[in-house]
Amino acid sequence: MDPQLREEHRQLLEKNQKQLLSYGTSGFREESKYLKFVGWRVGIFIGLMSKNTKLKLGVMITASHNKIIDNGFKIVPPKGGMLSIEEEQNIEIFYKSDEIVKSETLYDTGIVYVGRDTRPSSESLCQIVLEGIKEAGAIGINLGIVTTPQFAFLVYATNLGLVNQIESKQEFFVEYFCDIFLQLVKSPIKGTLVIDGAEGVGGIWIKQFQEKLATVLTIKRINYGEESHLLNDCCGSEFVQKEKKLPKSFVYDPTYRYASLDGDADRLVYYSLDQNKLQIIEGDRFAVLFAMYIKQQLEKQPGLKLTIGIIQTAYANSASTKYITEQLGIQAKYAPTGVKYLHRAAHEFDIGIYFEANGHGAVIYENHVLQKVKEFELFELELFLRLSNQAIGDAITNILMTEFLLNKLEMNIQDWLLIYSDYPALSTKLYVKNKQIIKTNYEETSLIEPIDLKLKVDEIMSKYDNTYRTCIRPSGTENVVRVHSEGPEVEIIREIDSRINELLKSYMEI
Ligand SMILES: CC(=O)N[C@H]1[C@@H](OP(=O)(O)O)O[C@H](CO)[C@@H](O)[C@@H]1O
Repeated sequence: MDPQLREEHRQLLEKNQKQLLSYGTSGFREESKYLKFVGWRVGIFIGLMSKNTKLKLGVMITASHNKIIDNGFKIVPPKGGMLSIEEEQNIEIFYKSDEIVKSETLYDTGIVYVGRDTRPSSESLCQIVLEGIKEAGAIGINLGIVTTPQFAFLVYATNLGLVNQIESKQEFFVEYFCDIFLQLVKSPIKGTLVIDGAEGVGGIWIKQFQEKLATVLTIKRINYGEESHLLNDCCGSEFVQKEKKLPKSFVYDPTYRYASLDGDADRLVYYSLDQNKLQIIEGDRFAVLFAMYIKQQLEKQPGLKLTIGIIQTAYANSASTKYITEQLGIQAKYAPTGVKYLHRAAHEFDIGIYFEANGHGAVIYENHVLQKVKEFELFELELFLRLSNQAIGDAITNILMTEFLLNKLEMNIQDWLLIYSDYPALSTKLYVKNKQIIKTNYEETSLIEPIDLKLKVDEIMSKYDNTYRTCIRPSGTENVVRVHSEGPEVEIIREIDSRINELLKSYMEI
């Protein structure tokens, strides 16, 4: 199978003038027709990895917020989180190389779980990955249709021994987090939470949370996957956050709170409609809300010394960073786009809170934290921390943490929006053929190459004072260059955005 698939892949790439794929922002991601061979190699690689470590690993098949024709592979290590940089490089080298399956591995067998989203291509790609795993002599176990964070949590939980035979216990994820939520929230939360499921897998799994939490939280589902061919189409968090529009099936009611998930339920935004104005709660505000509460709880026990840090990206609104550092007195750090970078950076703190502006994030903590928090009798904080999916940023568990906090702090969405005021910002994207020529600094806040393009960008920006900023970077998930501009005046930001886009159009191959 390998030589035949490899040749097919080579010809397909050649015909469409594409290069070999790389393990990007969140794994391999491309139009699904390019992914058969990649899936096969990923299966073999992960199969071998599990046979060399005796740990259970995972491959999630999803392209999250991307178009329905795209798909991808996200590798889930034994404890959730991300592969190391070295492992990422190795998997990329393995996919590109002619290396055949090595028969000698440290152990005779290994186990790899495979999960998938609702895309039409996901099922056949799942079969290909399973065949690759078998080729490596490992056991592939199909977990079926699950959200990415649910999948990562199940892999993590089974490696920790919290649950066995996860192939028939996908709902362990629901039970585990509902149980904690019901310990935290004893009486009904006012109002109704409307959850837009992006017509994807999150919308399907939310049903179980809706049923299990019915006594304390009223959930209404919209775009919950009945029209799966419309995945991410005019709905979901990416649509709401990037297009700044309400999702389809939106119905206004002043007593409702609104939340949108993305296609594989790892991102979350909340929003409100106030006098016909859509106001969006992006990732930065979740970080602020969670940090405020954690800090407030820790202050009850001055003897308890734990470090807290917040990790953001160049897309974070500068007003949030200012609030975090100046008002909350918490350290804020920038990492490159992609939760793999944020998740790693968050481990530098005892409690690390990371969020991308698009609503992908988590509160993660080191092993000793729960024990310490218990010793100091901060039982509510302990439950709150346990509510955060430790395997990966999770839209559904982040909803539970948010609902608990808004209720406890007696805050509504307007109160949350009033904590600080965002600077106006604008994000656009330009489809290009050669995004790789763009290089930025590590934090992705400034362009480094091509030098002549950088000089032209600097020239444009020199016309504005330094309260304005723009960042230009190649996407890791789409064939686009992203432009993000921020500053005090909306009109000026639009002007900056259009000038930068014009410049890029004249410079790049479109
Ligand atoms: C600006 C933006 O939202 N970028 C997203 C997007 O990455 P890009 O590399 O920008 O395409 O998809 C990633 C995976 O979901 C997500 O981690 C990231 O935040």
